[in-house]
Amino acid sequence: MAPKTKYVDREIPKISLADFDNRIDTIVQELAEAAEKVGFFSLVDHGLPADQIDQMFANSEAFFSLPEEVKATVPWNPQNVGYEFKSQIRPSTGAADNKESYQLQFGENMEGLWMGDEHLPGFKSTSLEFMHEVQAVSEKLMLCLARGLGFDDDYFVKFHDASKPDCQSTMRLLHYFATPETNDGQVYHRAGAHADWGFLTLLFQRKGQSGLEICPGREVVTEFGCGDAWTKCNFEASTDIICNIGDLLMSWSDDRFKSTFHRVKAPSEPGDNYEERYSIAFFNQPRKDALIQGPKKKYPLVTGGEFTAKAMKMYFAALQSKLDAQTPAIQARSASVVAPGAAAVTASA
Ligand SMILES: O=C(O)CCC(=O)C(=O)O
Ligand SMILES: [Fe+2]
Repeated sequence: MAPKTKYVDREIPKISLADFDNRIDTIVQELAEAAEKVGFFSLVDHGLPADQIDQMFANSEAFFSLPEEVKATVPWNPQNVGYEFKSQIRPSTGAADNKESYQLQFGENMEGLWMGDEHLPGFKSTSLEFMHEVQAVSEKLMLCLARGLGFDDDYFVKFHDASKPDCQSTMRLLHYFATPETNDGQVYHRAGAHADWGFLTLLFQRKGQSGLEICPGREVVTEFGCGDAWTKCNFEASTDIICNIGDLLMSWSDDRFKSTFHRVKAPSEPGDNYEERYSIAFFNQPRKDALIQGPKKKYPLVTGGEFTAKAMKMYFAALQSKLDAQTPAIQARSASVVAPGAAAVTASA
């Protein structure tokens, strides 16, 4: 029996982008406060229409319903694109998430990895259209976050330019499998506890498919410490976008904005969602030549490429130490493990 989860109520701020140009000073303030205190916020009035979000979810479900051998024609690779099936192991759990996912980018890394129209008519064009819409919302947030930190308005936007071929921002379509409600002795991890290593994540979920939980309490980006009390990340409508600060922005803000641990809970207690869950995460990640350093220069200057390589190295080191502590059979699987995508790690959770 899994131990009972300790929950605390925390408010996840709701931020409206309505009347953006006139309300920008208020939005900057609200965003900065949410980023400092919780690292998560729910975005409303962002202009992305419900039917376009529904259409992208329908697209995602259609992709995951394709035969395995068709999905296998667009396999995941270390550029962090493509399809994986039950192969992402989080250092916090040492076991694969019970899910499948398909990662999409704007640029050159997608060569040969788009699912073709012969299998899924319009998939590529609909996905790209949606990604550009989410990018536009992200750019509004980037402008506000830059102002909040005292940078020029275009400071973050230029380092995440989706029209450049080396853009690394990634949209991940996720499908978590239904979990047996009777205890068969196995833990069915969905997304084990982690922090995202990118800049800013925008997450779309479906009403009734709950499971996202957060665990604030991290003080510095170089450490994984967080508390043990979780908060359910509830949302009101399928149009709400749950946003969270990633490690990159935590470091870029000299630890002022917090990259918070979160998970999609492995269902184990009454009230948990055992049904399948679809979600869509959009990870804003810097171009490789972005120059990253906070206004107070707390951490040395690094490029976007170096930051990502370092995050991967930390991930694999934490994963290896978790696997070393497990049985030889599990250690053997580490050789073929999928890299974290945009998800950094926790040694403590
Ligand atoms: O599926 C979700 O709701 C969250 C996924 C997530 O946190 C991640 O992929 O980094
Ligand atoms: Fe995440």
